[in-house]
Amino acid sequence: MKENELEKQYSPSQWSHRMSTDDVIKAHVAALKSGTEKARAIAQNILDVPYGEEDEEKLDVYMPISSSPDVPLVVYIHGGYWQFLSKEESGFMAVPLAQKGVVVVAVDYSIAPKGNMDLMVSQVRRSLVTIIQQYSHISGLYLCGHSAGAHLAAMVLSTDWSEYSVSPEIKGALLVSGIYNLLPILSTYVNEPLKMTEEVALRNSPSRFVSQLKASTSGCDIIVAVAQNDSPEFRKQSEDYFKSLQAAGLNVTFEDIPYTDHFNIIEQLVDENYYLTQLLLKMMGKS
Ligand SMILES: N[C@@H](CC(=O)c1ccccc1NC=O)C(=O)O
Repeated sequence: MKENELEKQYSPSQWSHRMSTDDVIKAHVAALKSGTEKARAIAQNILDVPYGEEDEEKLDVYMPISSSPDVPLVVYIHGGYWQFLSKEESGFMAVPLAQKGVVVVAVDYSIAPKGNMDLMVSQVRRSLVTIIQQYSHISGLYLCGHSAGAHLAAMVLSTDWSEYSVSPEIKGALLVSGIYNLLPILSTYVNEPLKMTEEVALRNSPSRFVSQLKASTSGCDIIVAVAQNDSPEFRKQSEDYFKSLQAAGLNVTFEDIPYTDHFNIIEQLVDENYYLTQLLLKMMGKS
């Protein structure tokens, strides 16, 4: 593919059918931010819980409003090309989930240029260790990630936990519009702040760790979701990853979400009636 075509394929904002490039990003940040503010107003929350020493090694916990003996916990890993957004815009899915008796944890990590790919992957892995140590009474641990966050979630699923003090049992994962092979972005603008070498991209590509994922999380339900109006290259990333998980015999489904683009495919998780919210609730036995 020509250089400029590849740049376009990896520019999600150029593929929205709803708004201009600038407007769709502005609207995205505004939607995530207002959803997070709403979640903070309705759910009891514990903000800035540290999981490490770095400033960004913190997470926000949104507690359920309704109490029940069966309390699943979902960890949300935000997107933004490993260089935008933070946990301050990442609590929105607690709006419907807190009502349904689910704990939502929004994880922060050190985005580029401060952080690099190896650090971000290590951070999200360590955040899970802290979460299961502090919330050992939960009924099930689930992961959800969007875009770059779906990449990080897939890297968490592919962790060799023998190098850690505990081994989290992840029951399910919702991977939304992710990137699972980092090689194609090496030559694009996305890599400017990341400064990945080929070696770094290889060791952080979930597409190369499917057998590790199978060894670590064989019983996990995985949903690979992609937007109808994601770019062809983004759609191919999800299709290829889904196919290799399926070929490895994993419990995986593919969801092509109609009438969505790279941004509103995740924004709508603020709504209880949205298809992906319902799928996530069903996965957690809460629908
Ligand atoms: N250059 C990217 C920017 C981008 O992906 C983005 C920017 C701000 C917040 C989130 C983003 N992406 C996905 O979560 C684009 O074309 O959309």
